[in-house]
Amino acid sequence: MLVFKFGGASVKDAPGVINLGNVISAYADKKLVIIVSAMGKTTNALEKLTRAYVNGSDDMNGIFEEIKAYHYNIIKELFGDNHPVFDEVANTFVEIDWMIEDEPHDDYDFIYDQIVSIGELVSTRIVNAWLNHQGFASKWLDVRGYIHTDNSYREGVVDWDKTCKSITGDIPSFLESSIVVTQGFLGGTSENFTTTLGREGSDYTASIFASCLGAESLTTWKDVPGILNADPKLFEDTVKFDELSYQEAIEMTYYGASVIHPKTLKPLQNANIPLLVKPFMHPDAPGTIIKENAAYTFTKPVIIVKNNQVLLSISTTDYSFISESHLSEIFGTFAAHHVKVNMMQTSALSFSICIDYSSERFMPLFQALKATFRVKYNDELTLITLRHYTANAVEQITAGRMILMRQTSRNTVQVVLK
Ligand SMILES: Nc1ncnc2c1ncn2[C@@H]1O[C@H](COP(=O)(O)OP(=O)(O)O)[C@@H](O)[C@H]1O
Ligand SMILES: N[C@@H](CC(=O)OP(=O)(O)O)C(=O)O
Repeated sequence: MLVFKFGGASVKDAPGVINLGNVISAYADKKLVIIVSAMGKTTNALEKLTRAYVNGSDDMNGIFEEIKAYHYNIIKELFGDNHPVFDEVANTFVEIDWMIEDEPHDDYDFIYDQIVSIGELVSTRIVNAWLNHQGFASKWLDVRGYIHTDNSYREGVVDWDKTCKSITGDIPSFLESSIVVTQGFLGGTSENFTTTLGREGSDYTASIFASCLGAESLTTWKDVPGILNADPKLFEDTVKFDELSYQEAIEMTYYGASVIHPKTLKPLQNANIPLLVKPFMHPDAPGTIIKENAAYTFTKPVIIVKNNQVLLSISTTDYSFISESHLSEIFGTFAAHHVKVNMMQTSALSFSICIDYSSERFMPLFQALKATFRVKYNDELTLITLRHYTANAVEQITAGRMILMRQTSRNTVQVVLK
């Protein structure tokens, strides 16, 4: 039994969906669970729609119409006119119509999940219909009845016992007669509300399914040849890793290598299930295999770039030392605002923390900290992490830029740059 994950880039248009069908046709003798993300940049568009709805913006209907037209055009290109999937997708979009007719609920994260989740619900309808149209027996599954989470909207915490029980209860029998197609990124609460697992969380969904089902392997089909030493969109002359250990890959994703969601690897490592990262345009290429005891010599440093960073400098109002109780209060405030710390450093009189900028989360966090502390910040910064670094590589990457914070350990250098 294999689990495949197809991300937004792989199904961004009709040729992408056709290619997905071609990729899986080589695995006709296998039992397959296929996890699919929203098409192309739909999640970003749905985020924009959510903001427009909550802010009462005039462009709300225009944004929604564009999202619908994008999907209807793909359906038309795949199936022509009058295929039943058109109604399935239209009925799914109606859930947004109902929501935006009413005044916004006061929990932004709740609204976000109910709207943004529609991206995966419609993409999987289209992919499932295409696979059936191509003669595969394919079953569409609503993942919200299988991935059970608490009600932490936008970062649902998975109840693993309940989730594995649901998955192992139903899926093996479905796989006897069909491929299973379901949504990445989504979960459901015990009150049947929709949650999401955090941006780019479809890799994590695939890992949950693979782990609960004891899959032979999980393959994530990407628009890159495999895992490279750096993002090829930012660096030339990248090298591909043929193999990586779970540990190295976990470190890379922890520091922000966006090619794999950070929560993906641990469940796979625990169950000793290899993760293959392969190019969806060249399905026969070997890609990268992540497994225990992988052999690789790092001839070039691994470079991880995180843009849009904010560096906060926090000090006490009376300029006394930063004590443990101050730190406890600071971390409590970060946790309450669901903001993750990327890098931090203490000195006698101030505490510096580097975080991702988020338009919804930053200002409320800043105001909450300001209630007790003196707080300054610098934004539009870049956090660069080099693993297996050389002095030369650090010099090259920081040349001509101001270093606002730096940390060095035996294997890793991190710098916050302006
Ligand atoms: N070290 C890396 N190796 C390969 N790709 C990387 C790396 N770091 C960042 N990326 C980026 O990750 C992207 C693929 O991940 P992602 O967009 O999440 O895929 P998908 O949404 O299709 O699952 C690539 O297009 C590439 O720009
Ligand atoms: N569609 C969601 C979940 C996801 O994982 O997408 P992708 O696989 O395209 O990164 C997002 O964009 O966050």
